[in-house]
Amino acid sequence: MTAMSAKVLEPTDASTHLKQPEQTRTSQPLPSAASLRQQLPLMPALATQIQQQRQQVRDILHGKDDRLLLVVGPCSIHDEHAALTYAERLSVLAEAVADELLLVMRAYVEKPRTTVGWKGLLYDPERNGSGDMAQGVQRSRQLLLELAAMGLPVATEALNPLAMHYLDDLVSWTAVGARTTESQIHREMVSGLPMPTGFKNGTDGSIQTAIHAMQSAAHSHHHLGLCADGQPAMLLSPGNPDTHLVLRGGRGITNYDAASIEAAVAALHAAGVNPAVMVDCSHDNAQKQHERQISIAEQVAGQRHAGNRSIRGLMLESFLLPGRQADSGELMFGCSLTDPCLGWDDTASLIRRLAG
Ligand SMILES: O=C[C@H](O)[C@H](O)COP(=O)(O)O
Ligand SMILES: C=C(OP(=O)(O)O)C(=O)O
Repeated sequence: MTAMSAKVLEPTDASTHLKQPEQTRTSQPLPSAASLRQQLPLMPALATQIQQQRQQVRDILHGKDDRLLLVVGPCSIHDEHAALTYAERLSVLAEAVADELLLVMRAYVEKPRTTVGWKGLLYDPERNGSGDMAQGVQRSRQLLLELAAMGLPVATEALNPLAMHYLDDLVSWTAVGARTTESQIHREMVSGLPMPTGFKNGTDGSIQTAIHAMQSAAHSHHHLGLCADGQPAMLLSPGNPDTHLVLRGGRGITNYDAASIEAAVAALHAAGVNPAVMVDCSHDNAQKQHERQISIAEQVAGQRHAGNRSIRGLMLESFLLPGRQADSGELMFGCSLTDPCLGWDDTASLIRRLAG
């Protein structure tokens, strides 16, 4: 031990440290998943619809349905009215292109942050730092129910396993994000989720991280969790056979070009997991320039037409208005507060071209 590090352990320094006022964590009980589901129930007809939509997603991912899966919608939801307005437009378009594309709406109520920032409707619905999560889980579930009632399959990011207890009956496809793909807790969660799930490559661009996640999530796991009534429980998951890779770029390097996708597909084959790939046209692939999503989507669709049928899906970040806005003053209706999005007109014409 050096003289300098020994000094840190001297009693006077330690007692000084102990004199600092201690910060205590506070807690506020939330409704259990069971009670929220009772308050906002999923009716049997909608449950059947969601099961059918999940099956359509599975069929695409396993090559039994030749359509392209398109996960499209806002980076984050901050205003239910804007989300529902977007959904009305998307559901009309979804019907028009249904022979070629299966549209699933991004309705992300949880946002992973690189450091700190607004974490989404579920965590802070009023965006004032109050973190009113009782309201957040209620509004999130209400919104996903309304979207399902419009006939749209819904996508979200499964960020906090506890949050998924409130929502997972309403979701047709989910993502584990680049910041959490390596987490054992998320892999355990996915092994028990009832819907197909995409694992993003890591923020460093590593696809191996996502492949390991697929292998882990395919297995059954004993893990810590909660019963629907909120009681801590040992859960036993069945394993999820419906996972796939999402290529989103990493560390400023893109991975949607033909060589990157071929390398990813070869790695999936080598690992013995489903060689289905979705390309996220946003995030590090678009390098925060939302318009780039258009040419990326067109280029990847071109690779598919040229014969790469392992490309089964695309993801677009899109809202009513293009770009993003700061969360201050009067907000523009339908403009992202997080990552920049394509506007509706560009989104609709891109989707029609992809279907053409
Ligand atoms: O998808 C949205 C963002 O890319 C992700 O939440 C990280 O955002 P941040 O880097 O602004 O925190
Ligand atoms: C946060 C997201 O993506 P990623 O995990 O790829 O950064 C997202 O899709 O909203």
